[in-house]
Amino acid sequence: MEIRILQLIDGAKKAEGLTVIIDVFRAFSVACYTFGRGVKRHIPVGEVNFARKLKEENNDYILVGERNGITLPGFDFGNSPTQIIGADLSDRTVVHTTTAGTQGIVNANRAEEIITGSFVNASAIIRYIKQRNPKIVSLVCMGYAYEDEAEEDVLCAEYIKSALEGKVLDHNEIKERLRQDAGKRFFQPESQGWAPEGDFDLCLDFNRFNFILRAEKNDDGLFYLRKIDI
Ligand SMILES: O=C(O)[C@H](CS(=O)(=O)O)OP(=O)(O)O
Repeated sequence: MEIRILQLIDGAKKAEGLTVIIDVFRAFSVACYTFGRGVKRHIPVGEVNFARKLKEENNDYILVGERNGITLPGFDFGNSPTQIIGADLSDRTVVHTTTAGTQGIVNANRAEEIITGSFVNASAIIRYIKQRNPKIVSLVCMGYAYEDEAEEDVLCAEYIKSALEGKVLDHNEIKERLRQDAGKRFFQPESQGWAPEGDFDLCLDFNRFNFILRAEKNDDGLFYLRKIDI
């Protein structure tokens, strides 16, 4: 098995084989939490206007998303697990658009198969990759604002790669490292409305979920995330 670590949108476009689009803070942690809250369908989209159009056509859809971290006007929820964990999403359809994470899914055109990547379901991802045993695994780190590499996504890629190679990295070490650096933004008073402190712990609740999320393109041209218990 050849394991490649790629970066940002360019990396998503180059990804081949079984492709894991990683966004720890916060898109694909949030996606797992929506399934934890009973969502029926989760549609990741690139464009904000397109998300709004889907809502116009389907009044019962729930809009989740942000740009540059900040909740979009008119959206039901921000890209925040703290907000999602208190929501009842039973049998609802969520449309999710984010600055970095969801862009990776819609740009991974060369991937054989796309799954999402985060620490909250990392063990399930590792088990799934082992089961599938593909020739190529692409681990794509979507980064900060999809312009700069993000420490949390790189650590998640290294965590998955190391585990596939037989070595489990220490959860507490990763968490403390992120608390001192990339995760500091969740502890700033001015960002509590859209990136609250609770998001840090919820995004770093290792292996809380025993499923992977597979992005499958439907006949209508949209991607849907399908939950597969592993
Ligand atoms: O909502 C987030 O935390 C980020 C904002 S940004 O990309 O870092 O500007 O979005 P995401 O797409 O989840 O990385």
